Amino acid sequence: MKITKDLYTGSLALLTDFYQLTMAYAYWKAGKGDQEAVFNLFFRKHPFNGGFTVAAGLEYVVDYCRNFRFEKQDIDYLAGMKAPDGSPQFEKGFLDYLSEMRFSCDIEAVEEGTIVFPNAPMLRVKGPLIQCQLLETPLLNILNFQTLIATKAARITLAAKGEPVLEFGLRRAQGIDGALAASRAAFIGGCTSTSNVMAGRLFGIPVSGTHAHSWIMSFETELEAFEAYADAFPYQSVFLVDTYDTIQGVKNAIKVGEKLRSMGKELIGIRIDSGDLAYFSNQARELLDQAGFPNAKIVASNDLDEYLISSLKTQEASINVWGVGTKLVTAFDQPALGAVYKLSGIKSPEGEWIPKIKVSQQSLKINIPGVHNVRRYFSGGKAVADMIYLEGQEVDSKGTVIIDPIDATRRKRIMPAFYQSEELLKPIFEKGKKVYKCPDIQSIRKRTQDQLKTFDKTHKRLVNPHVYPVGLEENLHHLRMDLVLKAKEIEDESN
Ligand SMILES: Nc1ncnc2c1ncn2[C@@H]1O[C@H](COP(=O)(O)OP(=O)(O)OP(=O)(O)O)[C@@H](O)[C@H]1O
Ligand SMILES: O=P(O)(O)OC[C@H]1O[C@H](OP(=O)(O)OP(=O)(O)O)[C@H](O)[C@@H]1O
Ligand SMILES: O=C(O)c1cccnc1
Ligand SMILES: [Mg+2]
Repeated sequence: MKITKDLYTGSLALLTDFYQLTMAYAYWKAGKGDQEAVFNLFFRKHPFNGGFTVAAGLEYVVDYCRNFRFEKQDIDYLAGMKAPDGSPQFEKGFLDYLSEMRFSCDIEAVEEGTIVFPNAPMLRVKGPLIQCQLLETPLLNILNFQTLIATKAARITLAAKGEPVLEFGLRRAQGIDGALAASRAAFIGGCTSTSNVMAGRLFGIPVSGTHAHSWIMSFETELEAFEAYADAFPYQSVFLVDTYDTIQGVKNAIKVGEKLRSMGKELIGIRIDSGDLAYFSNQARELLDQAGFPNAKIVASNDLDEYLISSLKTQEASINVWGVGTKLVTAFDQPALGAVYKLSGIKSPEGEWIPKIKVSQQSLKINIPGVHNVRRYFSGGKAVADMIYLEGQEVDSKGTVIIDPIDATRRKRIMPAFYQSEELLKPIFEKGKKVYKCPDIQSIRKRTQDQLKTFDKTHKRLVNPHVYPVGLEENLHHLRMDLVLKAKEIEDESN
């Protein structure tokens, strides 16, 4: 197989779990394949013990759904699958159904760069049961990862307090596709640029970088190496100063900086990649300032994450630019978001939505039934609460109460007259037709920044953040409780 050619071209319809296909087949056999269903995609806990999550990956979802069809090579593969008795796994009629299937669902979703919270749907799929079911795995695959990395990047860039964060992760990312998706999500979360040139070309992310120790080591002396680099890049000279002796490295950078200045050019900065970054950055700052280079930037890298960046800030390190790789693109301290995709309603033959509930031993895992949306309320430009409500349910001027989906004693009164509001789920596809224009990546990144500003800083702190209120609108809460009690009664009767 030619990885670069075969893996990313052609249909991605088989990028799903086998059980989605077996269920699809069984739905088809049971004559339920085209029955309408509604599924919601949501997560139950913020990643990194944080207080917020940044949604990312929708553009991939849009692309996936637009191209969601079974091509001849997919059907041929499925036709060759055998059941344990040697007979074909799937009947020809089902394979014909798949090859004629055209994406026809409604999709509503939060836009990329939206700040999202546990239990509230990030995306909703309404459509034929078979299509909804087959989409579960790819949608989770896409949104879980990009949302996780965008959130990590937002945490890291918040810790850097507005200073540039350069994403350096490609070499240690989770494979080729993981690296590309991570670079995209990291930029959405707030990184300034990527070192991944292919991500630059594919997504329009700014590309930047310095140079490695190998460059220095290939010369007789460090000074020669800096001079040769300045010669090649007179306007972009950032010298890595720690190959031999960091202090001497800074002095050599200053020498070349003076030479550049005599030619009317400026030293852009230095990079430190080892040792005590607080100590060496402060020493370097002093030397650079004394030598007349107060504007030369100090870039730091080496196993950085949001905690180390915060610590270096507290230590008053003189670092202006942060290079972050491994811990960002691998989401080092939490490798998966854990979003799920759950059925919450099915349409009866009479065209009525029947809300569905899965009763779990853990109340945390009881889903939210029905066809619902999320409304964010604002007061004075600040987000105050998110309300999950049944679509079509009006909230009149008397207001309503929102009730925490896990702990019903936690409630908040909503008085719409005093608040502004926004519906978070936006139409993306209607009956399979795209009705949403994906913004360019710069606008998505800006959206993240703007959205973060609407949340109080107590929700954004890295450790033990204050919990933002998200609740079920009263009527939805009661519907859910009734369904749970009914399901339990049935369970008790049958025991
Ligand atoms: N002032 C500081 N406070 C807290 N952590 C720091 C500070 N300076 C550096 N670190 C971190 O300490 C670790 C030091 O890494 P390590 O022990 O591998 O040494 P190194 O300096 O990278 O060595 P090498 O010369 O082999 O590259 C890194 O994770 C780095 O980010
Ligand atoms: O530490 P990270 O957050 O992953 O950031 C990327 C790291 O990758 C490079 O080191 P590497 O050891 O690969 O090569 P170099 O130091 O020789 O450039 C770079 O110097 C950083 O230390
Ligand atoms: O450009 C850099 O300095 C860079 C790129 C990738 C990894 N580490 C550093
Ligand atoms: Mg290193």
